[in-house]
Amino acid sequence: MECIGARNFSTMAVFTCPRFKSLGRKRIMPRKKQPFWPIHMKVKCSGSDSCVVVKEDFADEEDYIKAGGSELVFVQMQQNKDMDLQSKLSDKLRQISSAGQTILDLVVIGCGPAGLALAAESAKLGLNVGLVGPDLPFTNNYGVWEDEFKDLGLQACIEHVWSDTIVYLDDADPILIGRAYGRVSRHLLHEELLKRCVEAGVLYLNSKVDRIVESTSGHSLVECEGDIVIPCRFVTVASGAASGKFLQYELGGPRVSVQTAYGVEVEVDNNPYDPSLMVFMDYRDYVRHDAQSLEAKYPTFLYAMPMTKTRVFFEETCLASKDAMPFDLLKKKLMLRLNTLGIKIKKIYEEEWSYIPVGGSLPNTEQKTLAFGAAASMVHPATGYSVVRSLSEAPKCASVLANILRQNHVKNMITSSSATSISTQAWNTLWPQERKRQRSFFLFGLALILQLDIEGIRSFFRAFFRVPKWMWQGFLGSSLSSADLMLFAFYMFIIAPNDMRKGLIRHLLSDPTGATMIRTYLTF
Ligand SMILES: CC(C)=CCC/C(C)=C/C=C/C(C)=C/C=C/C(C)=C/C=C/C=C(C)/C=C/C=C(C)/C=C/C=C(\C)CCC=C(C)C
Repeated sequence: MECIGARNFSTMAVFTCPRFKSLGRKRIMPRKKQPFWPIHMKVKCSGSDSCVVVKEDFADEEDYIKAGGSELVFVQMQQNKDMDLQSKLSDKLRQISSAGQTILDLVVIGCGPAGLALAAESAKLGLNVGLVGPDLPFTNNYGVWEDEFKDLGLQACIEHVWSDTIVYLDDADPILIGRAYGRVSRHLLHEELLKRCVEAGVLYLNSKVDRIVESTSGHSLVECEGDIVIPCRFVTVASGAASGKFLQYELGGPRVSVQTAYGVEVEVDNNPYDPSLMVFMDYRDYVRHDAQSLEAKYPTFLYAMPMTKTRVFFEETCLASKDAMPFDLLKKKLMLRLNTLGIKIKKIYEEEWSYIPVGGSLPNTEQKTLAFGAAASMVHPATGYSVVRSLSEAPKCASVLANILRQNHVKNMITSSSATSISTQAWNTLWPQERKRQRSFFLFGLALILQLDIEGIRSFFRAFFRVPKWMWQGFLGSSLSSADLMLFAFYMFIIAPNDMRKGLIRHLLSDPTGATMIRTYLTF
């Protein structure tokens, strides 16, 4: 084995070996406490982009370590077993193919939050929905603004709430944000979304999709491993940013940048953070003597969730960089920071590696296959957040699909030209011109952030959090209209110090994302 990589299905990332040699994920759950069956998987990578997952079962962690396991092992728990009750798609398909009849309305590829939410919402509206993807648990520790998650009816999935959130930019006054933040229980969220799928009658197939092809009758054929072929009217790819194989993206768009983070949930002594406050960003200087070299290329901040005075989730985060910040450097920065703060780690509960592509092109909206979630470029380019947007847009997207299918529905018959035109209608709902304008603004903001050094970032966020609360909240939640975003830009300009003002204008006039934004704003 040359090196190790891992495919992390729910962070939308494919880790490839040359850069991420030390990547791994380790999460051990006691069998009794969790409704999961632990399965330990070795992920071997031959040095190319394609990683081979070798599954090996061990009785427990000790057994696995004896067998030569290391931190390079990727541990997965297989979901118990709600979806298995629903795993009738292949059986049904066999019946269907022998009877030569039923064609599903929609097949959703991908079992992350976006895929599950879209499948459930579409089935609720009476569509005949199939869901295909590996049956894996969620692995991310999602953080959300409590009010946004409440609005989605998902409050019960939040395992910890902080009544306020704090930002430290330097040693002077910290900024209290005045908004409650929550940590989502990845297990509860997964179970809730699975439950919604089951209740709505989503048919599930635990498999990997090889290809999507168009049949001569205008239907799509989803070809899965094991020679299973699922005919359907619509296919939506929701398998994260690594879905390129099934989708085409616009040519000539901005380069993809990357948000990277390394986190640990730990038991500590000397935690200086108040357990009632979530630390959204701590950009303070932590290694006063040695900061330059590390900070110059990758300014990072600490994101901290103090669960109690002694149990804390710390995550060193690089908001965005052109090239991914190496994970060993992130880890080193985190350890240096904790050390400087006098925090002593007594026990590590779990570690997290997060790699989120941000920015990049939109999907080509003329293709017949649809996309949703990160696959549809729905990750906020300037923050890396996506889960709330996917969950909140799932009902709208489902209702558009249902309406289009109802209007065009002639049972089991669809022509290829009508198939393409109904996909265009669906794409236009997902990416109307207004959304494209907002995104062009976010891409402009992302390009700006990429240019800033640590001092620039501090003064930028000082201005950002001084704009009216509805503006920065709306900016982070993707809920400002394109006109509101212009107002927000002028507001930032007015309150910014002079050198930042100059920087904003220079960026607007010289960066290609400035010209693209102006062009997109002027297109109706
Ligand atoms: C696991 C997972 C999933 C994950 C993990 C990772 C993490 C931890 C993450 C975190 C993150 C965070 C915290 C984030 C945050 C973010 C933020 C806050 C952001 C913000 C941003 C902002 C911006 C971009 C802004 C922008 C602005 C602008 C662009 C402005 C402009 C202005 C102008 C141009 C002016 C004009 C005027 C005249 C012409 C007069």
